[in-house]
Amino acid sequence: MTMLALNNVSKSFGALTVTDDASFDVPEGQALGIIGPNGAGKSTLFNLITGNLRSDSGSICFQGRDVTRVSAMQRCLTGIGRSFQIPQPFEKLTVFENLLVAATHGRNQSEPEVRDACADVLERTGMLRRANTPAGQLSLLERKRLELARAMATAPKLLLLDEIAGGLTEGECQSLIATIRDIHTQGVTIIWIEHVLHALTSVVERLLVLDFGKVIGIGAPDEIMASRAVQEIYLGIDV
Ligand SMILES: Nc1ncnc2c1ncn2[C@@H]1O[C@H](COP(=O)(O)OP(=O)(O)OP(=O)(O)O)[C@@H](O)[C@H]1O
Repeated sequence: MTMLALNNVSKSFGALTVTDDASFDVPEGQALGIIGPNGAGKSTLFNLITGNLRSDSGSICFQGRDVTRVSAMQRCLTGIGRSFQIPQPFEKLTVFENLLVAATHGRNQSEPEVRDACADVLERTGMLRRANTPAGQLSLLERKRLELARAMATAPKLLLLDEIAGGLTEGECQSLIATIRDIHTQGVTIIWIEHVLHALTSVVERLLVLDFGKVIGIGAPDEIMASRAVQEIYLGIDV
């Protein structure tokens, strides 16, 4: 089954076309990586998928249903979860309380109904021992894990990760990769924007390249990384 399908989606901010006739599918259970230079339109693409932005034209289907005009809240309730490039947890709330907020709003359920699920998410994201720590006291890696956990607390079928590995040391990055790989292995479909390429290619089955809002390649990671388009445009190498 196709989890997500974009058909000829475009978005402009004034004269600047940031998403240019984008079309691609993500099958259920797949992990797709998105790469591209700064300003290529990667986060905008996420905002269009989540409903934080409305497209100017084209359609977006989630599990076979056209969600192009559906609100961000409704898209979250139907199973599209995301992390943000800059984590903004409730700093004074504990890790567990942050998850309760995400889960009650993201699932439209009461606190008692989501408590067990939140405890499960703490475990799956490696944050169990930090459950009672205020978010403002976490290390960078733990903030990234909390961002992942807040997205997971909404029970996503499709998880969008926006540069979640940025700024981590190599060891921290490897431990986060292991967590994301586990989540993927447990059946969550993932789209992951990342500049840390080795992190991406160690998890995803397909890579999509964006440049000036256009999808200029999609395919197996080794084919995409070896392609002329990526070497010229993304890596800036003359070939
Ligand atoms: N709300 C907005 N209004 C006007 N321009 C915007 C808006 N959001 C994004 N842009 C512009 O759209 C372009 C694409 O931005 P976007 O954040 O999607 O790129 P990106 O590929 O995610 O970049 P990065 O890798 O640096 O995070 C940029 O030129 C940006 O300045």
